[in-house]
Amino acid sequence: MSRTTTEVWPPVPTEAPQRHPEAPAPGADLPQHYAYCFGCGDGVEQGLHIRTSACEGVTIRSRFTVTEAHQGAPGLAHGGLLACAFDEALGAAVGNLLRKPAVTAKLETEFVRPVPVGTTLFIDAHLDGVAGRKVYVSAEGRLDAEDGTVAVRARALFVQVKLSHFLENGRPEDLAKIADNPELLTRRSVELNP
Ligand SMILES: CCCCCCCCCCCC(=O)SCCNC(=O)CCNC(=O)[C@H](O)C(C)(C)COP(=O)(O)OP(=O)(O)OC[C@H]1O[C@@H](n2cnc3c(N)ncnc32)[C@H](O)[C@@H]1OP(=O)(O)O
Repeated sequence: MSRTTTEVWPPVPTEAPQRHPEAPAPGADLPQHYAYCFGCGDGVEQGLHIRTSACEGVTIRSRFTVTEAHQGAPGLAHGGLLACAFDEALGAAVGNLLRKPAVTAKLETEFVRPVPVGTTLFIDAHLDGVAGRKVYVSAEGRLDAEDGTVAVRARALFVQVKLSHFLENGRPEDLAKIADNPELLTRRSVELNP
């Protein structure tokens, strides 16, 4: 069986994504979006602590260093955590460049090379197309350098949602913590009603 993904991507006709005029400037470091996010939050000791910056156009770059807490096989990153890292990077591209809240509807990962503990993955995520509320986005993760060997590829469908998605579905005690301490969320505003 061929390892090459052959399906057309995006799988439906799309419009070119438009970088929001108030999207972070190219080169800007992006803040964690939520202190208790497993992907980027400083409040999660064994989390991924992904750091992301904006690039030109509709691309962002994330960096994720694999620690002992992220192992699957001895000394190697767990594939599920790598998928989490890509979910975070892809979501950050959607949220920061389009500035509309969205959630992952579908996520595909392709694991090309093992990723040892201690590796820093350089993940470039790119918006590929928009069709109504649907946003198609893809990413590549390279070993230890911007031009390193590709180890993981991913692509995803995100669906834009209203703020009520989070308010109606989130655990009440966690929403209450946000109400008590809004600093837990990034203060960068997004347009909340697609
Ligand atoms: C600064 C900020 C930084 C922000 C930085 C943020 C980084 C966060 C990164 C982590 C992100 C996450 O993990 S988010 C958490 C994981 N994801 C979730 O919990 C989502 C759970 N799923 C849902 O809540 C729902 O299924 C939704 C919202 C995705 C869709 O439900 P809906 O709103 O009722 O809409 P629905 O009509 O079903 O779907 C809308 C369109 O999408 C299509 N669609 C929906 N799901 C799929 C699918 N799996 N595969 C194909 N297509 C799909 C439908 O066919 C439809 O197409 P058409 O008829 O329009 O053609």
